[in-house]
Amino acid sequence: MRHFSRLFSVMAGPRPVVCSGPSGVGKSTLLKKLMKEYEGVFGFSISHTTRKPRPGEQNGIDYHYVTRDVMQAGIGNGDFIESAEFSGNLYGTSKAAVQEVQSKNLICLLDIDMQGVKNIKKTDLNPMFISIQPPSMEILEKRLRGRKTESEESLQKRLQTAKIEMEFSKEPGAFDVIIINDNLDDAYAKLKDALKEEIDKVKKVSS
Ligand SMILES: Nc1nc2c(ncn2[C@@H]2O[C@H](COP(=O)(O)OP(=O)(O)O)[C@@H](O)[C@H]2O)c(=O)[nH]1
Ligand SMILES: Nc1ncnc2c1ncn2[C@@H]1O[C@H](COP(=O)(O)OP(=O)(O)O)[C@@H](O)[C@H]1O
Repeated sequence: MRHFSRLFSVMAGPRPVVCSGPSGVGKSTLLKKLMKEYEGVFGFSISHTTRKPRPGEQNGIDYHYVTRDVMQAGIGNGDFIESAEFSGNLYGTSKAAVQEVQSKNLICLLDIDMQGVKNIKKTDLNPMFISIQPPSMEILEKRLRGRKTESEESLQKRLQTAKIEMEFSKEPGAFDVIIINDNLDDAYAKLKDALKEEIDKVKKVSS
């Protein structure tokens, strides 16, 4: 059975890519750049969350914004591949979110936290795991403050979690690739390099 489901996930399309790293490190910035440059190659797995949308974020594009009741019912129904509580809110990847991307033969990009990484490893999704890390805690804090999206309480919570996430990324085998997002252009070049083979494969199939 396991063999068949792995075969199915291979047949379902190109290998997905999980991007993880502390809040404020620049995951969204890097992934948005990638999707803009490679339209028709990547598709974003739109997670569900109980957190409120930030100014500029759109329902159904950045996240599916739902209540805790709705999210818990979905989890209970088995609609999610993984879900986790992060900084006081629920987040989760629905099966439908990944299927939507894979059905178009796109490389599915997942932006998930450390708990999500651990749980996805228990599934047969078999993605490439990329960790995005900040040059230092000081710079991470500066970026999070600069984004102006968090209250002081939320910011402190995220920084606490960041320390744990940064320790996890050092565990051998936790990630396939670790990219330090110091200079944005350099980090982006490294990300593209890590994904080059997969990008070429998708381009070949669609050309
Ligand atoms: N496990 C899991 N984590 C998620 C999911 N979607 C987003 N996250 C993570 O939740 C954390 C908070 O995300 P968000 O509230 O958008 O804040 P940001 O990371 O500061 O932009 C980040 O670490 C995301 O990677 C998901 O579906 N599952
Ligand atoms: N290499 C970088 N240098 C300076 N600022 C950056 C860099 N990468 C991202 N940022 C900024 O840091 C903030 C956090 O980035 P964001 O993409 O929202 O992080 P995440 O999605 O990991 O929480 C944003 O204001 C973004 O513009």
